[in-house]
Amino acid sequence: MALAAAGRVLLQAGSRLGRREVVDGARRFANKRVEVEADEAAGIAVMKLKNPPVNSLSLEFLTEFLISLEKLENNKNFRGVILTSERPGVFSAGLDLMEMYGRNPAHYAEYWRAVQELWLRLYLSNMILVCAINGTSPAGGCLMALTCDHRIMADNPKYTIGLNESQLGIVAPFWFKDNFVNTVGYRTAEHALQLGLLFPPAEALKLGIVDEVVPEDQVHSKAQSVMAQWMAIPDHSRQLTKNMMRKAMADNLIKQREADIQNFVSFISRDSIQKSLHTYLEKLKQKKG
Ligand SMILES: CC/C=C\CC/C=C/CC(=O)SCCNC(=O)CCNC(=O)[C@H](O)C(C)(C)COP(=O)(O)OP(=O)(O)OC[C@H]1O[C@@H](n2cnc3c(N)ncnc32)[C@H](O)[C@@H]1OP(=O)(O)O
Repeated sequence: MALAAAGRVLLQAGSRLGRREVVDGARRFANKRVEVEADEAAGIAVMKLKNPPVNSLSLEFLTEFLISLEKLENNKNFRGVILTSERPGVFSAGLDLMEMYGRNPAHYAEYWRAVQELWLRLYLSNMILVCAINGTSPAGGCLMALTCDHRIMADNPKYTIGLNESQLGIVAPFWFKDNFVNTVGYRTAEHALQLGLLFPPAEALKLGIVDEVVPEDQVHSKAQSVMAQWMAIPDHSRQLTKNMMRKAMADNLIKQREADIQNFVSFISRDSIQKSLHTYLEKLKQKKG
């Protein structure tokens, strides 16, 4: 119910957004921060994250992304979505640090609700989600990938993926942790989460964070062929199985959603946490100079 109501609000906002055109038989919805190439005849859409410079998951990005996803979910012709970055090199830098730094509690609450919504919508999607990870993908970027049914990563040792929250002086919330534990197992997760480890493709493959590593120029063709394989499975049996595997974990967040928001707001508002974020942001700046 809560998801449906949130979706209606997003769709109303969405009707004011977006530009459409037809390219090579595929419809393209181009919002500012998300580009969707939607091939209705094939039943597949490619969603490209396009929030320069590093595809951080800002509130505006989350809103546009959720609107685009909702449009696809509402059209029964679409059965599969490939998630990727419009900027090869960075899949997503994760949650937008500027949404969590120097803002007021009402903003933190609004932001966290949108982050929860992103996870719930992707994790519970009835569509087949294939992630074409064509760049680095820390923290929230990794979480987005973890919601997908199949993950393919570009074989470039410069790219890393994982949940590095600990290194920022913040803590991955329980539902990030649960999604990670269900993917890599308890001991690996315990170790990686405490150290905030980021893994290059070969190691991510060994741990099961990604399902395949392929040469960089083959990520998209591989995503298409994997999608074809998943599309051959009858939707009803695949969807019921997905729901059976995922519902309990999603319900766990749904029933504690408000408490999770309050917890985030009080955690992120602490002076010590704001100081840690400040230090981390300074480090990012210094890296440049
Ligand atoms: C109770 C629960 C409490 C809390 C839970 C909160 C959970 C949070 C989960 C998260 O997702 S936290 C975010 C974690 N993300 C990161 O640690 C990534 C940080 N970024 C990088 O490591 C690098 O930027 C990159 C490897 C992704 C890309 O490197 P490069 O291409 O060299 O770009 P720059 O580093 O020069 O960055 C350009 C520009 O973008 C800013 N920026 C980078 N990441 C973020 C971000 N996540 N949010 C906002 N802004 C970001 C960076 O500061 C630069 O800004 P300038 O103004 O200096 O241009």
